[in-house]
Amino acid sequence: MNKFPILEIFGPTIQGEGMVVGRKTMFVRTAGCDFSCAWCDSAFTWDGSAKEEVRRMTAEDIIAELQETGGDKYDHVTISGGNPALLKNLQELIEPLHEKNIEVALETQGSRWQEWFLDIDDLTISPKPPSSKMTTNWDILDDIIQKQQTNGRLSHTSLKVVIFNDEDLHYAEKVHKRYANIPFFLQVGNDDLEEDQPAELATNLLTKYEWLIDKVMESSALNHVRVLPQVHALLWGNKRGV
Ligand SMILES: C[S@@+](CC[C@H](N)C(=O)[O-])C[C@H]1O[C@@H](n2cnc3c(N)ncnc32)[C@H](O)[C@@H]1O
Ligand SMILES: Nc1nc2[nH]cc(C(=O)O)c2c(=O)[nH]1
Ligand code: SF4
Ligand SMILES: [Mg+2]
Repeated sequence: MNKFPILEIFGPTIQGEGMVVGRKTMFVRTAGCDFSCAWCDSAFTWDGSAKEEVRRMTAEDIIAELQETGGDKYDHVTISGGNPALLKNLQELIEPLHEKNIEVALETQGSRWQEWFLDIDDLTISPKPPSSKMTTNWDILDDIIQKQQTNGRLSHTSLKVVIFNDEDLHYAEKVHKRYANIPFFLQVGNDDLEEDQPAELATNLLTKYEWLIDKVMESSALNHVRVLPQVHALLWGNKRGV
């Protein structure tokens, strides 16, 4: 059995972002990322600060811990990271979850594709705008979308771009135009990752949400879109494991 590097297993909570926002779900967070976004809210998955917390777990270990933590109070698991798409063989986790009638979602940035993407019920691809300081490999992104389409998986796929500024909005317009048939989400960027008072953060994020809504309302290139905050950040701030 393969072992996967795992940093967190938590829930049930709500999916705070994107295509299934509000959905009751468990989270499995993998360690390691091929990116290093300037504003990553989960930098502990790749910057070494939590490396002693990483556990190497088989799919069986992960499912046992989901069971211990969530009992029978969930039927949806979200795999995030880090970049879980770095891991080959995640079908070893997805298949037994499906056998238990548990749906599986994935959060990834669109820098890698794996065959097991075709088994994901809610696939969120989140290409990174200029403020992240990362560059988008359009050939790889095209290929991922193409594979999802060819295999009839577009109804299980969405795009989500985090927005911090006007340049990011321009990038979002470009992404939406390129993949016009994929459900498209714009997400408020959290630039206040050190704030430990949830109420302070919420006030700040709501101001940014209103700014983002105003901008999107003005853009004729962003009509068939949804604009969302990170609901979990509004409620619980920058806390881990929620
Ligand atoms: C931590 S990432 C992990 C999955 C994958 N590496 C990715 O980026 O899609 C999960 C989601 O959080 C978003 N995110 C990360 N930092 C953020 C921030 N400061 N504000 C808003 N969203 C953020 C990412 O864009 C991504 O959509
Ligand atoms: N509640 C909650 N919703 C989330 N949606 C995406 C998350 C992530 O870190 O990938 C996340 C998270 O960490 N918590
Ligand atoms: S791709 Fe995701 S996990 Fe990796 S650095 Fe960027 S936001 Fe963080
Ligand atoms: Mg998060």
